[in-house]
Amino acid sequence: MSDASVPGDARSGEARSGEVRSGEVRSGEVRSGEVRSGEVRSGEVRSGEVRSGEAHSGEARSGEARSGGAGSGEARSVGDPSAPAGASAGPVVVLVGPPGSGKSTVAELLSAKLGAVHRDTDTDVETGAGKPISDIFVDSGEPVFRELERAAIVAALKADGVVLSLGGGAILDADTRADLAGHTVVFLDVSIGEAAKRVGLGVARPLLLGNVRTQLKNLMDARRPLYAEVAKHTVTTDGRSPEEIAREIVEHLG
Ligand SMILES: Nc1ncnc2c1ncn2[C@@H]1O[C@H](COP(=O)(O)OP(=O)(O)OP(=O)(O)O)[C@@H](O)[C@H]1O
Ligand SMILES: O=C(O)C1=C[C@@H](O)[C@@H](O)[C@H](O)C1
Ligand SMILES: [Mg+2]
Repeated sequence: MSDASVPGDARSGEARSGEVRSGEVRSGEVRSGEVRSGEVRSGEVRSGEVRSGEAHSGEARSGEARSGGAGSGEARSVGDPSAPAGASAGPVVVLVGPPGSGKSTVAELLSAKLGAVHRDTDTDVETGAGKPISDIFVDSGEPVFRELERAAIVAALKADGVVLSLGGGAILDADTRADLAGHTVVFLDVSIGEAAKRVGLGVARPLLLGNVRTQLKNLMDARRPLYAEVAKHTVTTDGRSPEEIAREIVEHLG
């Protein structure tokens, strides 16, 4: 698995994203890859519960378990029984798919069915940054968001026994795709028309701003092979309720 401190490269002055360079300050918040609000530094999830690359799998500390949030990685009643004692099996299942495919919604239902904690990397990033993803995009740009997302994924993949939903673009990162190879990944597939209906105007999803259908089409054309590459199972979601979808995933998990 990759070292979660990698995003710190952006502070070396090389600004790998090409957007944030050492010495530049953007909108008063970003200097050389850092979000300067005092809340989060690029590559670190600073909710005070789980820091980048430091998910304490299997450790339960009072008051830290929060559905969908950083720190919710404690083992629950599920996990890989064949794993050696003390070993982390990571998430029970990881959901990937385009925006509007229902990853977060289905993961929440699924976690209830499995008696597991639901963890969502978009939520972890927002908790760490102390602001919505749409604000991170506006204030700091997509490359900074992707670094925060990558760090959140590295941490979440170490969390034992959780049901993990990823952001729609998580699979764009080659290291993330490689890390997912060892996990049970389910691709929630959705048509463009159905996804467009579900996300509405997409105000909370910065990449869908403008013509939502066109953005979704471009995004799905580019990403479909990547979702398929990491997935062990593909589940169609059009015309099906989140409950039906969650049930099918339980069957896949055997
Ligand atoms: N199977 C479904 N049928 C109808 N509506 C659904 C279904 N699944 C989810 N929705 C609705 O679609 C919207 C988007 O769902 P959700 O936020 O779970 O998607 P997501 O895949 O997590 O998106 P993102 O990638 O942006 O995080 C929500 O309003 C949700 O209630
Ligand atoms: O599809 C995407 O690239 C995104 C989807 C959301 O889940 C968020 O992770 C963010 O808005 C980016
Ligand atoms: Mg989601």
